[in-house]
Amino acid sequence: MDMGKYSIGVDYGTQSGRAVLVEIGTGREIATAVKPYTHGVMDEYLPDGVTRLEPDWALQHPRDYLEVLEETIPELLRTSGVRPEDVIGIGIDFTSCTMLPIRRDGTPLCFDPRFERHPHAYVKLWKHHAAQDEANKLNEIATERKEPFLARYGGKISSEWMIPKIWQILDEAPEIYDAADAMVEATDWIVMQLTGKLVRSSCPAGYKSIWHKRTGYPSPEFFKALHPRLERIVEEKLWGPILPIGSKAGELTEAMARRTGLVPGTPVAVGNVDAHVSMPAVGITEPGKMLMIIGTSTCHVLLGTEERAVPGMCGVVEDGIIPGYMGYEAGQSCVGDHFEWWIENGVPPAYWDEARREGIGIHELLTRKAAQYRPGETGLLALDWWNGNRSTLVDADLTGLLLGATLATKPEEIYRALIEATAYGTRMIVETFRASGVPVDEMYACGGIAQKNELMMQIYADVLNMPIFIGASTQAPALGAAMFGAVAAGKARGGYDSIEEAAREMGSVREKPYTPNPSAVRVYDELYREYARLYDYFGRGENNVMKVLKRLKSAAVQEEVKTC
Ligand SMILES: Nc1ncnc2c1ncn2[C@@H]1O[C@H](COP(=O)(O)OP(=O)(O)O)[C@@H](O)[C@H]1O
Ligand SMILES: O=C(CO)[C@H](O)[C@H](O)COP(=O)(O)O
Repeated sequence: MDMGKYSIGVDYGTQSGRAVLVEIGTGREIATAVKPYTHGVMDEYLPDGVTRLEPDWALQHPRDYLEVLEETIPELLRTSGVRPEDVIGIGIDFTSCTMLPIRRDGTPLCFDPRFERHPHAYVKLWKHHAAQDEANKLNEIATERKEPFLARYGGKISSEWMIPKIWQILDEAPEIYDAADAMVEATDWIVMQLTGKLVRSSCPAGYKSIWHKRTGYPSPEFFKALHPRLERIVEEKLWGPILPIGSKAGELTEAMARRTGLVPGTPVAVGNVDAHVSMPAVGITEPGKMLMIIGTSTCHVLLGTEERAVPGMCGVVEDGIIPGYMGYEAGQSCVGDHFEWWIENGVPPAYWDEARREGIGIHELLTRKAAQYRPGETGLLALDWWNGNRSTLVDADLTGLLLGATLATKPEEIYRALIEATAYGTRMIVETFRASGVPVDEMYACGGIAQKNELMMQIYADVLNMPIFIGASTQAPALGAAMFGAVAAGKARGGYDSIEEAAREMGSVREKPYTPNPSAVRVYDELYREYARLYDYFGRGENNVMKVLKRLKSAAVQEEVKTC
């Protein structure tokens, strides 16, 4: 191995972009840079501050993504002192399905002054849930037509994904649909900015756009049954070559080299998705090992040898994670967001003052207080659906529930109950995979929270009754992206010829896992049974009260938007 060569990975999360410069051969992270998005997540107003967004919208500004490249990459080079010519490859990963309408040359429609006040011209972030009506109709039609693809997506297509999002644009803003020459995943858009050409990645195409390696997209007849104007959606809006992950998308253009400080011609990997790209970063390249990528939300990824239908999974895609295997994905739509909601809306000023006095963050304070309780001691049980349910019910209209609160309930008890709820949600996913014949033998975790919150990881070990291994890197997705950058460069340039080779040398986990505590396991078993009962009652029942509440809320907000 030629030492002294490096690769850069850029991980586009929900709130910020994070870049790492990694040493090939060891995976050592030489430098890290973070750029919070200037516009953050736009869920109430457009950047003009007056154009109001309806409930369940979540947009982003594509200019923020370019700022990430322009600020973090020069910072990596500056702080590390690494010479640009020693950076042999770049890889990108993104949250997904995060998508945008663009012109043929890649210009986002929201850059056009005619559309800058048009919400549908912006990036729809993965957690934009306002296409639920379209997702519901799509699922009904696909079920009626017995579309074979449904089984690969756990029986339902999520409102978070590409086709419902495109259909929402067509339904609500046909002028934007018409003006768009293409609809692209943000990961493919950034790669297009770097290389100057549109190459779609097989990973988001497979998981989020209903594309299959052997059979391609669903038929024009299916799309026509959704809406006559969608019949030619593939040729009109989803065109472009689809390349497998692990291949090279192209090379850095002169213009982007100037903006980043790198060398023109540096190989750029086909774009990836934040969850999937993390697997090799913790060294997993074989079946049976489920990885949780815990952040704003949680994604669960797992390799298998056969294509099995798992109810409510996000998807199974051949070669979707590691070439040669079936890659399974499931997820929870809010995890970190769940805790953040509570911190921002429920934690009283005295707690914030205490955290300041102690010189620690509010998460740390609540975690420290919550750790004083035994399993079951709070008397609380929650459903983790504050941002809908992604797996196994696949329903963005479901909402949160907290049971057992009294006048004596403290903020840290609720914080603990929310953590426990996310652990039960994960157990539901694990049990569903097992019941469907997909083995889950070992559990791994990575992402910011897995690194920071020991109480949470211990609760997960106790609820799942399995050891939890933690990825060694604090930036697993960015490390994974950098590894794919090294594979795009290839052995001849000092990189690797396969992601397995890269994973062997550059991926790793911490030495000590969190191990289950038998007395906690017993209590959590009982609590989980109650969670599962609530899950069925509120998640699967007819005339669901959560749906009634949602309908009344939407009607009231729409009335208000109209009168604004
Ligand atoms: N110590 C902590 N314990 C639990 N959650 C935390 C902690 N610190 C931050 N969070 C939550 O983590 C989320 C951010 O996760 P992170 O992995 O940094 O980002 P992203 O989702 O953008 O990849 C936020 O929702 C925040 O509320
Ligand atoms: O669905 C996804 C991957 O398939 C999203 O990218 C993910 O849920 C959002 O990631 P994060 O919570 O880390 O911002």
